[in-house]
Amino acid sequence: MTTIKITSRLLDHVGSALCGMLPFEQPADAVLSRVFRDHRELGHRERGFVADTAYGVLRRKRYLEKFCGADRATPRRLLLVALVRLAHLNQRQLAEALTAKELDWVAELKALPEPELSLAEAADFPDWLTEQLLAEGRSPEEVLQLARSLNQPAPLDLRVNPMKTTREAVLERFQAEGIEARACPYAPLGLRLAQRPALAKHPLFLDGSIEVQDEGSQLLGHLVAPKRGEMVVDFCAGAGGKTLLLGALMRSTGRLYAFDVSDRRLAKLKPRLARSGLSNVHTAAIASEQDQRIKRLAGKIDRVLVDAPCSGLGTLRRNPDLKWRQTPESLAELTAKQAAILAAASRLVKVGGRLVYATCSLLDAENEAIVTDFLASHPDFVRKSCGEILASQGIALEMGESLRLLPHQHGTDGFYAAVLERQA
Ligand SMILES: C[S@@+](CC[C@H](N)C(=O)[O-])C[C@H]1O[C@@H](n2cnc3c(N)ncnc32)[C@H](O)[C@@H]1O
Repeated sequence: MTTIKITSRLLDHVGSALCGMLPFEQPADAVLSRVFRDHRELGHRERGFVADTAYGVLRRKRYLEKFCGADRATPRRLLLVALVRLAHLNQRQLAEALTAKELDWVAELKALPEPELSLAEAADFPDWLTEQLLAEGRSPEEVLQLARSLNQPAPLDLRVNPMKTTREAVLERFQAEGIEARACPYAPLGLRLAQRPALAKHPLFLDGSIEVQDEGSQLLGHLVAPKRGEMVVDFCAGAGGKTLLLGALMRSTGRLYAFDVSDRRLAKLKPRLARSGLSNVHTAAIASEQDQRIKRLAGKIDRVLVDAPCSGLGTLRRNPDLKWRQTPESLAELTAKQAAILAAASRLVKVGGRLVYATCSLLDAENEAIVTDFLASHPDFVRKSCGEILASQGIALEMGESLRLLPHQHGTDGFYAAVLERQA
């Protein structure tokens, strides 16, 4: 955590963020946006502290609960434990922010030994998720390694828009402005920043030269690898992170359909498209994967990306609340949806065309199992090697048939992708 002066007002803001987040009824980032909207007086560093501290509690909730006592894990108590046991703040640093009684508890907390933890508690995962990962063949050590990497904050990755500028030009400009950045190790258009500067009003952001996008997400676009003049479908386009990359790789030629069932998400793509300089994108809200519009395009599309709705467990560095919001029931619903969307999207692909199935999940149930089942019932599709497709674009990433990105190995969010080609 930061060296910012801890005041009671600042802790109250973290407390109200946690009160909104901990029932897990709404996404944590939506709660945080509301707190910031209601308190426009908060500066960039203060916002950073509130966000980091509240997310820190979500990341390590099970560990922190161990210090609170049964049924006494209130947002305020979890926060205090986090300040003492995770941020290692002492009574003097907290003196102005806490009551006398709380300061006494701080002294007690400091003195407590490390608690005994089960595997799920040490991983700070719910029990069902730990069991699922073990059942899918991961060892307890792997589960812990995965958990540790997912329980860290993510760096800020950007993607340069090749329609507007080059990575070198952006790096040079950032250097001149004192923004520390370097090229991402794999993604040819990616930049990784050392800090989290406020970029929303930066001229390069406003003129569409840069977008925020995790390096892993960028690599999925390079698996689709659309060419100039092609017909391409981004089946689950959402707010269009990948649409923008695909459109740029097509140099704004051909036709790129951005479908989604969520009007609200597609609406977020509109201003991004306006900034991007792309004119080949056609957005359409579809009623479901069986929409009539999709049927009309059957067999006509060169490349289809299915960036499927998923548990999002690969993005826990950015969305730590997801591990507490998902359940075995929501997983079962998602896998049924994923299979249905992949089957429907596959009908669009023309002979010789490419279908990319991707998720930001770490669970085999949402990844390999979906692809294996699909291939069993669609003998006209064959797998293509992700490693080879990336290598052919000069992206040196040791990968086999499927793409499996993991934070502790690749420094990206967790992603999975399989590339399928229609043979007949
Ligand atoms: C992983 S997100 C997509 C993120 C997006 N591709 C990006 O890069 O920003 C999955 C999307 O699938 C959409 N979705 C859910 N069910 C769908 C369906 N039946 N057909 C198409 N899209 C669907 C969700 O609304 C959500 O926006």
